[in-house]
Formats: sequence, structure tokens, C-alpha cells
Amino acid sequence: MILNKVYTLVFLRNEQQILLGLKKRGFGVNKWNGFGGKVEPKEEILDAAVRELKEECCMSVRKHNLKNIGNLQFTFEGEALMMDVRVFSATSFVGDPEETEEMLPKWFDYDKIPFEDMWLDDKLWFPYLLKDKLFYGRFHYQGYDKILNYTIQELNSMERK
Ligand SMILES: Nc1[nH]c(=O)nc2c1ncn2[C@H]1C[C@H](O)[C@@H](COP(=O)(O)OP(=O)(O)OP(=O)(O)O)O1
Repeated sequence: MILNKVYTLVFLRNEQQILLGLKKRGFGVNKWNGFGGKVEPKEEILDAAVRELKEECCMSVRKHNLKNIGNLQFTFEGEALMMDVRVFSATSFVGDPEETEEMLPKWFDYDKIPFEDMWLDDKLWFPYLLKDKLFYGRFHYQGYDKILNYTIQELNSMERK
């Protein structure tokens, strides 16, 4: 049986740039990524997204300004876990990004996204994000540095059937 765990992943954007954070510890350490983490038991996904963004880079966003733009599912060879990552984007937010014990935030121009220091899958689905397309991706990893197989598709809507 596969254990499904839900995570959030939030990207703040403006016309020229996207905010990424360098993970300072734990899962994905030393990689640039959006902000997010595990949804706690009984917590709503949007509440978790708001909470993690605040905890990790001190930025505030209102739930209704978070747009669910993608769903990524990760499995790992030999492990009975599926990471079910709900991806959000926001263009309305408040605050100045601050370094925390978990993340070092930095704005990146859209043509300078540091894919070589990000999860391998990111360069496969970022084109959808950057073109404001909705997407679903499934990636099966061996360890954390090799993708054995994947599928990715554009969606018309994020509604779950
Ligand atoms: N292959 C991958 N590509 C990607 O772009 N983001 C990924 C990814 N695998 C996981 N993520 C994201 C999902 C989530 O935002 C984050 C992982 O969350 P964490 O493990 O840091 O959760 P928590 O902050 O709840 O952890 P702790 O509080 O340290 O237990 O990384």
C-alpha cells in the first residue's frame, strides 16, 4: 500500500521575477524551490500554504490570492510513499522576504532561474508555470538525483474528478 502525503509549494511572482528560497536543511537541502511543506492533520491545504510561506520567508498572502496551478506526484523506487504536492502561484502578497532558519529567499529574473541547483523535475514543469498553464506531473525517482520515468500534462482545470 502506498502512503499518500500532501504538501504545498508556493511561488510568489511579479512581472519580472519569481521568488525562490534556498533550502537550508532537511529534505531538498541546498536546492532552490518555492515555499511549502507538509499539510498537518486536519489542516486545510490553503491554510498550510499560507502558514509555510510565512514560516519559511516571512511573506503574507491571503488564501483567495493563491491560485492552484499544478499538482505534482513523486514516488521513489523502493519506498511506499507518494508525495502529493499542490502547487500555487500568487501575484498579490505583503512583506519583504526574510531569511529564516529553513530558507534563504531571493528574487530571480525569469530568464535566470537556477535549474542546475533545483530538483531535476523542475525544469520539466516550470515551462507550464511560466506560461500560466495548469499542469499535472508524476515523477518516479531513484534516489533524489535520477528520474526513472515521468509523465506531465497540461490541464484545463484543477478540479478533481
Ligand atoms: N521533487 C520535487 N520538486 C519540487 O519542485 N518540489 C519538491 C519536490 N519534492 C518535494 N518538493 C517540495 C514540496 C514541499 O514544498 C517541500 C518539502 O517539504 P518539507 O519536507 O520541507 O516539509 P516541512 O517544511 O513540513 O518539513 P519539516 O518541517 O522540516 O519536517 O519540497
